[in-house]
Amino acid sequence: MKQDKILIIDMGSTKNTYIAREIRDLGVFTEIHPHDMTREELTKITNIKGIILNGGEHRHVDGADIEPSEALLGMGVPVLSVDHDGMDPWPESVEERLKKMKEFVFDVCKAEADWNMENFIAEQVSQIQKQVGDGKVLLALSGGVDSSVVAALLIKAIGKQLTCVHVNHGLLRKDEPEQVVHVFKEEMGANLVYVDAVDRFLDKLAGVADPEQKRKIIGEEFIRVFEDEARKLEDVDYLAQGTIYPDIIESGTKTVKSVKSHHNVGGLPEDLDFELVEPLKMLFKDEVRACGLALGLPESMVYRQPFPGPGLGVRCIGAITRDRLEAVRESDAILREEFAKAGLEGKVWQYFTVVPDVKSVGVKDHKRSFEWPVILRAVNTVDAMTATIERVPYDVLEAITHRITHEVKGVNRVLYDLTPKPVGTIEWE
Ligand SMILES: Nc1ncnc2c1ncn2[C@@H]1O[C@H](COP(=O)(O)OP(=O)(O)OP(=O)(O)O)[C@@H](O)[C@H]1O
Repeated sequence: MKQDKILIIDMGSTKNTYIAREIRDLGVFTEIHPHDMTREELTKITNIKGIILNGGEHRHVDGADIEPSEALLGMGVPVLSVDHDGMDPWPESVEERLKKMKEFVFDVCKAEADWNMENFIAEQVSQIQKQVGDGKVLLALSGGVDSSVVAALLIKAIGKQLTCVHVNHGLLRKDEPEQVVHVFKEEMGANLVYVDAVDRFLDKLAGVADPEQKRKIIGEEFIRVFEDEARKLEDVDYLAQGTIYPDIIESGTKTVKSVKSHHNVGGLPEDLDFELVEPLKMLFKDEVRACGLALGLPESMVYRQPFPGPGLGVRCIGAITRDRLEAVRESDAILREEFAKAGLEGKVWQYFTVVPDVKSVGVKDHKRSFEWPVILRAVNTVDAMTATIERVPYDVLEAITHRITHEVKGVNRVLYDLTPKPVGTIEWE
């Protein structure tokens, strides 16, 4: 399919992704590239309809003045030069900016508004089929947004040629492994290998209190489990990954070329040398979600809040024990249920519970109790660099406290963490 494109050339701006998003919202596909693109790189991109030179103040990158490459200027397509604070200032008001952009994209470049999810999915299905042929593809499916959308897309494209491996390491949220099995195996008919690795992980983690060490063990053990499963399957040539556009671009520097240093399932031994299939690598996160919905994934999966790689393991502070981990999982489920009831789901960016390894005295069933506290955390952020605290209504906090202290084993106290980032980080470990 012919897909018209506008190239955004990073001339030291911090607003590359911003402009890219705005143009994609007009229905025209955009890609962000560095200022020194070569002729060879340009010939690989088809249907370039126009170029936006997106400059920052004085067009500096890493302390040096920069100019767009001759290859870019010699393309013979319309060029729009914008500076956010400099010579050709970009209009401050959204309406003016959109008007200017629309004129350039549609009147000057004559680009067609053919960027939508339906076309994207059709295009990717055909590209995946072309890349893979009748080969076999392996995917580590966490149940998170990115790998779930990759799975759905690959199932549509190649069906049973895809094998998904879902690892239950015991650190997932309540009902998550069941949802993955239900959606992908039962509803979508996928080839899904469900690995119960709970004992393997929790045994390795027993007695380990240092947060860095915990993360390391979880990461390494995941690779080993995945490797074991990969070796059991025969003739797998391809590894699918949920790489998305923000993983690839780094706005504001000349390094837009650099691909993220870690492969999602990096650390696999060299003899397991797969060719990568990365169908989402040109999508922004909200486009990934739209793609997931268009492919029929449930909203609860597509809009799920961010969840750390090491899962609940970093919310069970210090050395993980099975009973305290259950207290994290059960209290987290209650918090999510009550937030959904109060209309806070989808409004608050991230919310979860933490159970530290301390106990305090309480009274339960007319008897002295000596049990853990559950700490609630609910934060909002735009970029995860800073975060503010959600002002959760008191009656919601009280309802959550009542349920957690009555329903979760081993807990006699509930606290609300009021610390913004900075000074605190979002997660506790
Ligand atoms: N429990 C798991 N089972 C199978 N694969 C997993 C599991 N946890 C992580 N992965 C794989 O590792 C990748 C990176 O995990 P990470 O936790 O960093 O999530 P992510 O980059 O947000 O992606 P996703 O949205 O798919 O979870 C996932 O995309 C998935 O392929």
